[in-house]
Parts: sequence; structure tokens; C-alpha cells
Amino acid sequence: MDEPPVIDTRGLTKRYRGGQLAVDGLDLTVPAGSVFGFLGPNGSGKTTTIRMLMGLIEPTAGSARVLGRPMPRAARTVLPQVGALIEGPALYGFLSGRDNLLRYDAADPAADPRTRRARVAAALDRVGLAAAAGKKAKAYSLGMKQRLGLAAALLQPRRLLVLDEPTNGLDPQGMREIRTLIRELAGDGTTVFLSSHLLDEIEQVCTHAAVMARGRLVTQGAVAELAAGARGRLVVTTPDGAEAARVLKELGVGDVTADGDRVTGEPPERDLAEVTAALVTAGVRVRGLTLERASLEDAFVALTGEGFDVAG
Ligand SMILES: Nc1ncnc2c1ncn2[C@@H]1O[C@H](COP(=O)(O)OP(=O)(O)OP(=O)(O)O)[C@@H](O)[C@H]1O
Repeated sequence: MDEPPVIDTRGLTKRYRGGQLAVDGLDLTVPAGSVFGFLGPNGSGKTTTIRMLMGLIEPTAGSARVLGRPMPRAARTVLPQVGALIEGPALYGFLSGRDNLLRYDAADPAADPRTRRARVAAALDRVGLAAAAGKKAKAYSLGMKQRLGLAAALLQPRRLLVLDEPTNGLDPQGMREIRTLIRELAGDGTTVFLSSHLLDEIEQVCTHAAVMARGRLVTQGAVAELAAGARGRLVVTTPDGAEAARVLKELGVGDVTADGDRVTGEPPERDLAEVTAALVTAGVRVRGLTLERASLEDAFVALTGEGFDVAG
């Protein structure tokens, strides 16, 4: 585990010409071999960060290293080892999916033309587009275009994949397939860095995450540890919701809310057996009483005091 981080930024900052401070003093560390979720509501600075990491725009201040080399200075040596899918792939609508990839591959001076067809076929197969390979790209759904972009990023073996909102526009089945693909790639040793505004997506696929809000890093670390930092919820299932809520408040349980037969609150300091006994003594019919594990969303709310805006 002594491998140097795949992405490492220090004080990375971007102020756009209009004066907008999009990224503010970011210290980001992406461990080798991780599936790293870069999480934040719309406008929190994710795309701006990714564009700086890929050398597409210059930071206003601070530094970024990718695969151990400074960006954008080392872009020419770093970028061939990085597969990227940023802001929707650029495609020729009048060409088939396969021909788009053939063109893309031909533009790579390091790609051997003799193995081009096999490489393209393998990439199409990997993203589940083999059957639709002959269709014109303009007839593709948004999800299929997204897969084609991923296939382009996968033509060569990569040490790092950078995916900006990879499941944008996909239906639940398509999202599942992309998640499976990401896990497979990670299993092969590729570090995957993906941005998302979907918390549960990050929880399902990522080993590590960083949370952004208004251009600043709120937290970063292993997903399990981030969630463990937030306290879970006490959940009582009962047909006597109103009475249960009253008893819990009397016991000093904080933030009690009743929703149908589900009454929840902050985890109490006292023994759960005592809580159960008090409920039963008060005549509350208890079907279930548990402590629910905290989610990444709980952690986010706890850290920022805000809900997670998933608009857009
Ligand atoms: N080229 C630009 N010029 C000026 N301001 C910009 C530019 N690009 C982005 N911004 C602003 O910088 C802030 C961060 O935007 P950014 O696109 O990095 O956020 P994001 O987290 O990727 O959001 P989204 O998920 O909506 O893409 C926003 O307030 C945005 O309006």
C-alpha cells in the first residue's frame, strides 16, 4: 500500500475570468487501486477540478499531480495512460458506433493498425454495444452514447479512468451495467475516478470518496469510514406511531419523526432494551426496533448541515 497516490492536489484553485471562484484550495488524494467517488451537488466544482487534472485548463493557484507527474506540464506523458469521459463524448453522428471507434483509435499514434479491428470489437463488447455497433451514432440513446464514450476510453489499457457523471442519462439497468463494468475495471487494477451527484451510486460502487460543496472539499476518505463517522438512526416499527413518538421524546431521544408505522430518532445514549421496555410499558405494540446504519447521505448532512441537492 506504499504506492504513491494516483491523483494528488495541493491548494488547487480555479477562479474563472468572470471572478467566479469555482474550486477553492483543494487538497485531494486518490489512492492507487481505489474506485474514487467525487461527489457534490451541481455547481460545486467537480467538472472544473477534472478539467484541471486533465490539463484542459490552468489552475489559478496550487498544484496537481496525476500518476506522479505535474499537470498540465506533463500532460503528454500522463494522458496516454488515462482514459477520460468528460462532458459527453464527441461523436460523429453520421458514422456507426464501430466506425466512430475505428476513427478514434486511428487518431492514436501509439495504436497498432493491424490490431485495430480486434481492439474496437473488444471495447464494444465490454460496454455492451456489440449488437448495436453498426447503427449510426445519431440513432443512439443518450445511454448508448455514454457507453460508446466509455468504449473509446477503454481502447487502450489504462492506469487511470476519469469519468465525469458516467451514468448520466442512463436508465436503472444501464446504471447497473456501468457499475458492474467499473467494478471489473477496478478488479483489473485500474484506478477509477468518477464524479457524481448521486450519493447512493457512490456508496454502491466506490471504495473512497471526496465530498465537495461550493468549491471546497468537505471531507474525503474510505466510504465505510465516512459513513461510520455519521450516527445512524433509531427505527421503531409500530402500529402506534403517535404514542411511540411521545414515549421516545420523553426518554430524551432527539429529532423524533413519525411516518406511518415507522418512527425514527437519533440513537439514544441508553440501552436499547430499556427503550423497548419503556415503549411496551406504555402500551406501544413494537414490531421492530433497530439501529439503522448511517449512509453517506447522513454523513453529508451531518458534515454540511445541508440536504444533498440532487437537482439536474
Ligand atoms: N467557463 C466558466 N466560466 C465561468 N464560470 C464557470 C465556468 N465553468 C463553470 N463555472 C462556474 O463554476 C462553478 C463550478 O462549476 P462546475 O461545472 O465545476 O461544477 P460541477 O460540480 O461540475 O457541477 P455540474 O455537476 O453542474 O457540472 C459554478 O458556479 C459554475 O457556474
